Amino acid sequence: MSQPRQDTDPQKGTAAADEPVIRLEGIRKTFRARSGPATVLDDISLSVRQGEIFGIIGRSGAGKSTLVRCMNMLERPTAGRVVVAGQDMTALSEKALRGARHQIGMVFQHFNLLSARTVYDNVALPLEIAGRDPAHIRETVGPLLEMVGLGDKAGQYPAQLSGGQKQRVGIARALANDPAVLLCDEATSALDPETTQSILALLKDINARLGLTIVLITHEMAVVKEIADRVVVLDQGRVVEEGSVFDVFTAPASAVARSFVGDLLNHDLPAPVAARLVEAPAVDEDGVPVAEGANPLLRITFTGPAANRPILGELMAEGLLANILHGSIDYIQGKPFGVLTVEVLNGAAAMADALEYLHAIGLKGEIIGHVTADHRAAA
Ligand SMILES: Nc1ncnc2c1ncn2[C@@H]1O[C@H](COP(=O)(O)OP(=O)(O)OP(=O)(O)O)[C@@H](O)[C@H]1O
Repeated sequence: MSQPRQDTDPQKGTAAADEPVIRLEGIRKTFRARSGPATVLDDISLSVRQGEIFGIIGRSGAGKSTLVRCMNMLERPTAGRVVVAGQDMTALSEKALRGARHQIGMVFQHFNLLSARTVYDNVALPLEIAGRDPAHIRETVGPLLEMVGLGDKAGQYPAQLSGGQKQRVGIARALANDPAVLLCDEATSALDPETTQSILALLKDINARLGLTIVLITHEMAVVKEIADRVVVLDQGRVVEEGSVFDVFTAPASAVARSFVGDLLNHDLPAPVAARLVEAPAVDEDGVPVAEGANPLLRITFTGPAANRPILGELMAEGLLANILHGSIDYIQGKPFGVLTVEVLNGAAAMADALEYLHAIGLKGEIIGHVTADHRAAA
């Protein structure tokens, strides 16, 4: 397959360097249902940039599959424009669309391989359909199979392969016509966690090596977190949130995004700590309890440049006496994001100083509740 893309194919659009690979403008899709028209996609606009891995996440029924089918025009939007590699797909005839779809490689959840064809012949199929000559097919299929790690499986049949190997064939097949973008529709949803990791690593490697733009449609935030650069959150046919994966993870703005993130980063208090929670005692103007026998729980959220500081040591040096109750740290797009929950043992003034210190260095500190001072009493 070719490496840096040259748009010499007359079927290909002539996208400017800064033109998004996919641009959706005001996409609406309405189906006629028995109960009346049902709007499944409602005014969706988004841009997928050249070379990025772009995640589209939503719960079941949010409209993801319909959106993918609109991207490759297997489903015609009721309104709006779909522009792929500079070409307005919505303006093309069915015949012209068949050629234009070579710009879009598709990877499916259930692989969709032909069982009577060998691995080699499955990957060759789109090239045969595109009318490529046998020499071109030979020169393309071999290196693609090498790239996906199946160089030794060319003569095998799908039934002889594991799920992960089948998906590697699906990926090689999707790349055969040298597309401008790879659309992966729940590409790892039928795979076990370990195989999912290896397929995601392959996609990331292809993205890095070929600069190929990838769109991932998924209901799994872990997939987005693992390899995507940006993400949109889809709910009931609308985009409810869009941003860098780091921003959406660390500061989700919508309820849907919060629930996805919550599923993944479990910052809930462990049960033994939760059992010590008491009704909020009276607090002063700094939010510090004035009641005897209850200590505040301070939650520190680490993001941004200050996330790498030895913060607990610094707070201790400032006079805080704290007992660590729970903590977790994760890395998203290579950047740390952590949450630490401590019980403050030495009273109001120390607590207020700690909050002020955190604020001054740009870290979030908040009192999230109060616990009985003596946990043996609560046991
Ligand atoms: N051809 C159709 N006719 C009528 N309604 C449809 C059609 N295709 C999809 N829908 C409806 O559109 C909504 C979105 O479906 P879609 O399959 O796009 O969601 P999804 O996010 O991909 O869900 P899942 O992850 O479960 O596949 C659903 O309520 C579905 O019933």
